[in-house]
Amino acid sequence: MWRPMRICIKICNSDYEVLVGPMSFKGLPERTPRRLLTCVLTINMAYLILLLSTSLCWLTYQSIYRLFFHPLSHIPGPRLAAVSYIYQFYFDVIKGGKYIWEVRRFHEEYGPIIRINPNEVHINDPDFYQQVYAPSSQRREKDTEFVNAFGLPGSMFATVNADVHRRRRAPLNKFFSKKAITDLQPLIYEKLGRLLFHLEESIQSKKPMNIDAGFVALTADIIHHYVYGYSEGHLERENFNHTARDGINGLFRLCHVQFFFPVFKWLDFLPLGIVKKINVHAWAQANQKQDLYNEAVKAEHSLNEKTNDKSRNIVDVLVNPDDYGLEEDRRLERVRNEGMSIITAGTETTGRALAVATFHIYSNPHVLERMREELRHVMPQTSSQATWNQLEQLPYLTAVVNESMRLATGTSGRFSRVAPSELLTYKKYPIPCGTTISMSNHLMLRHPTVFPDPDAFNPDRWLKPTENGERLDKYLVNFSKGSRSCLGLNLAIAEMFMGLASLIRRLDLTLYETSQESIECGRDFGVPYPEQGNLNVRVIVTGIAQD
Ligand code: HEM
Repeated sequence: MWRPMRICIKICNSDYEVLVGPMSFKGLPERTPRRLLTCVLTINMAYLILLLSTSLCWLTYQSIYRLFFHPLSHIPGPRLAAVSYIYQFYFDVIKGGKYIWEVRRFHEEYGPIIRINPNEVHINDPDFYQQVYAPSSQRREKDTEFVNAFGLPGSMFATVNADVHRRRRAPLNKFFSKKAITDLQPLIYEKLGRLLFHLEESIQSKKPMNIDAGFVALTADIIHHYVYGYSEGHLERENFNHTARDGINGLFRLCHVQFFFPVFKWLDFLPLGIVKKINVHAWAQANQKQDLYNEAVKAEHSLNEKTNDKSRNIVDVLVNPDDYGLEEDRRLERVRNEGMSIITAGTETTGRALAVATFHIYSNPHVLERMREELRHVMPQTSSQATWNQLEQLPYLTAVVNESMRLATGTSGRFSRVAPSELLTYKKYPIPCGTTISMSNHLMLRHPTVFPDPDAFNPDRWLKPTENGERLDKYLVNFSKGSRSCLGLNLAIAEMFMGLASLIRRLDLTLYETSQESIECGRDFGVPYPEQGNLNVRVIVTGIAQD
């Protein structure tokens, strides 16, 4: 028969006494010192030992299996990463979005193919990108745990199965074709006009402006209008309503926590007031979801009123049985999540790329001057508007757009793929069907063999062919490649060309309290974040550029 064990511990300069053992309250000492907290654990020690030893056996068995018998046991990499998620958890959750740098370090140590957790292979070779991110002729699916981390189930982005994904994406493709986006130019210019107007307004006051918030307000107002038929007017609000980004930032900031503990999806079912008390990021996200759910309900109610194709917005298509024949695709939660995924993807990414471009262009006067010289041919006055097509013909502007998108990256996360029925082979390493394979866009776009001096802003690199006569365009993978690549590519590119051309031709500005660190990727939360806080590019608008 055991006696209760008395263990004394010191926490924060206070003494605590813990009694452990198979005891009843009867067995407690009669007198306990006042400052001592007596905690009674009535756990049967035998059960505890049994539990611990079973767990230990299980862990040992699992580690041995993962190291020596798992289908990925031949892939190089650190052993701890092969047997557990500890590395990933520590660097992404505890340290906050830092696993990307460990992965880069592992590549330096173990080579271009590594196993970064028990079930995921990571490759760092730009020439293998198109095999992983392959066209629809080679079936590519997604990793369930990865897509769950973004909390938008049912959206095409989060759809694992390739056939279901194709079915959900097909009706939307026509909205994002080159022709459709060319037709959208009046809307883009109208919103751009609002942005430039407010920037110009600040010339008198010399008030510093958050131009990243301005660009995000621009892209948000455009995409919201395109999906729901009206914009939320972020451009018209104080400081471009930068707090509206809280929902999206919240969604990204939670992605690693969600990967390990996908509990946040349950927050959708709780009243908003309670969610706010639990987690403010989750609340901001839930709040936005609630608004978009109401939009889906409205679209469903007005289904029969919109018979003409021209009057239909994207949300009207999402609830329409002619476009989405299956009821499960028209469920309002799915429509809400699809809307949220398009709004999210269409807002931050392009807004950030425009802000990063502004930082580099205005920090490099020779780049600014060269752009203006070229732009004068198609925009003779500072207020002229050139078409997207005219702007795309300008080689230097194209080079600046490419270089800005390369350095802005877009998505820094490991947006993995799964080849369910194809055995891929990287060099001498076969990768079994069904493996989660990832490649980080951030590492691809800064790969020194393709982009020498990768951190430097150098638009000229896009003007010269490489040694074997190729242009670099095929390595510009910021929109990903293949069947699951970016739906909004044409919209993003049009916004980049039109936005930069209009700003550069029209306004003189200087950067204000904005350094390289404010825009560099320090942390990966699916999209790049600087080491501290959110991306932040501040400027003072000093005047109108000369004609
Ligand atoms: C510079 C701007 C942008 C960048 C760098 C970018 C990047 C990407 C990338 C890398 C993916 C693939 C994600 C994956 O592998 O799962 C993606 C998907 C997606 N993007 Fe973009 N994006 C941009 C702008 C936009 C815009 C303006 C829209 C507006 C519609 C948009 C909508 C989407 C959607 C809906 C998907 C999911 C597509 C699918 O799963 O089939 N993106 N984007």
